[in-house]
Amino acid sequence: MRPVDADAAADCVLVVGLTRPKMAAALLSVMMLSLFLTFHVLYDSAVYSLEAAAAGNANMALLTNRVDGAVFSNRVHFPRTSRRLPQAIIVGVRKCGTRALLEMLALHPRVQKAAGEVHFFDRDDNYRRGLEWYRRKMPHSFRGQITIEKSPSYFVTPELDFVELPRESSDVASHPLSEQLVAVFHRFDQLSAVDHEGRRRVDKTQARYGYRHRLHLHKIQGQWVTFCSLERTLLSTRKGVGSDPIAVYECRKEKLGKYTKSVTKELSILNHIFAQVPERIRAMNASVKLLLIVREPVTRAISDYTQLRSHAATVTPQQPAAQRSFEQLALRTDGSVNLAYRPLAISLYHTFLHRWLEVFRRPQILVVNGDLLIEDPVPQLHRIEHFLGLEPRIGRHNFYFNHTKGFFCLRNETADKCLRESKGRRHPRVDPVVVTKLRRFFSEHNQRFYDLVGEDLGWPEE
Ligand SMILES: Nc1ncnc2c1ncn2[C@@H]1O[C@H](COP(=O)(O)OS(=O)(=O)O)[C@@H](OP(=O)(O)O)[C@H]1O
Repeated sequence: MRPVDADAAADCVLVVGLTRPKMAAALLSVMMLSLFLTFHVLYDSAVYSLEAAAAGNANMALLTNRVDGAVFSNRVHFPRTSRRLPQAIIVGVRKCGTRALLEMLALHPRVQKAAGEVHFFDRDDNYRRGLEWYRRKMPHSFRGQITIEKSPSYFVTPELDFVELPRESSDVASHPLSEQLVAVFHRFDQLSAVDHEGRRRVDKTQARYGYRHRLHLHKIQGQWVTFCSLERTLLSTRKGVGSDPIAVYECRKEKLGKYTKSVTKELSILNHIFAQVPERIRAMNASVKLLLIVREPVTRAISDYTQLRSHAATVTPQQPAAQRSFEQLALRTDGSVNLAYRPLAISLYHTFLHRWLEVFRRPQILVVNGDLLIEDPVPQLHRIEHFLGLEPRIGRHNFYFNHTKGFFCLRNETADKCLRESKGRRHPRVDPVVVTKLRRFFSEHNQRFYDLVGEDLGWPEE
């Protein structure tokens, strides 16, 4: 037998030298290590299956439960998720059910919604913060999920506020583009003065409609810019659209185009101003999917009025404006429709849709009927799921009718939820004669909207 040498003796000392507590500690460490490894493997595979399910695989029902934390609260987020720029945006229209639509879509396991309204593309101060700022406003999502946000003012920005002021062009404020705009109009005026064709037309118009060359100042996003009054005269007499802001703009474009071929640059400036929000969205993602939810325009205007009145009553309860009726605001004292009243101007959907169709292809925009979404959400949601390339997952099991609220509320495997009180307010009674008058007024505009979207939404004409 080989004698125990020094090294072997050392081994022996090592083994023998281990005290019981040391042995226990070593064993514990080994156990902890294996436990950690086991959990890690299990955890990884759980996350993997969650990801796979979120991307539309089987086992959705099981996973919906967990991911639905994010349906009703966006705070929980899993590893392997990240904040992504939206692939779909609800661009408007305000008071048409944009919140309901977003919440309903978020019932789908492959949809993640931004919590609030982000107003990235319509507010210059936000836009200047850059896409990274915008991305950080988005929820965490898995690869394969769709991120979606809603900011209803995207659809109508910039709004034209038709307040007329007398001639003082010195009042034109410091809008970054107002100088260019004024230059465009000046140029038009010069051109029409010298251009033979233009001159003749202006003269003819002047004779027929009593046109006087006069500048009006109009507000674009709170800044003053000039428009000449010719279009107004033309429009109110020929097309009967009064002070329809975009029609004025279109008419201006049309006239510029007719009178001279040398104004392409100026036209592109105008397009740039009016289509700025859609252009910014396209710059982020040219294949983004846009959802436009609309309601019967007079109902929408009354809903808008109800909201504004409710806000005004909270902020300035003493102000008489808070007590003015819808009828007083919607009609002028001579009985004509007051398009300067914002809730009515916003209901002229076609005037805004033009801008979007200049930038996006029609199939990229889905028009959702907000009245039908209130009545029966599921068929509308199936249409939207199809549009977004999602498998149909939202069904009748996700809704129940709340008789006290008078609206459908949402349900998933873990929670029930109705929209806040500010959604589904009781509207004031509006004189039916006024409703009829407004509906008649809107019918021509609705027709123009139907023509643009290629679908008749069947809104009442009186
Ligand atoms: N399920 C459900 N529950 C409650 N409310 C619902 C629902 N579906 C659609 N709506 C309608 O949504 C209208 C509010 O629209 P918005 O969310 O676009 O308003 S806002 O612009 O964001 O303020 C809101 O308008 P009002 O009824 O005038 O309050 C509702 O009619």
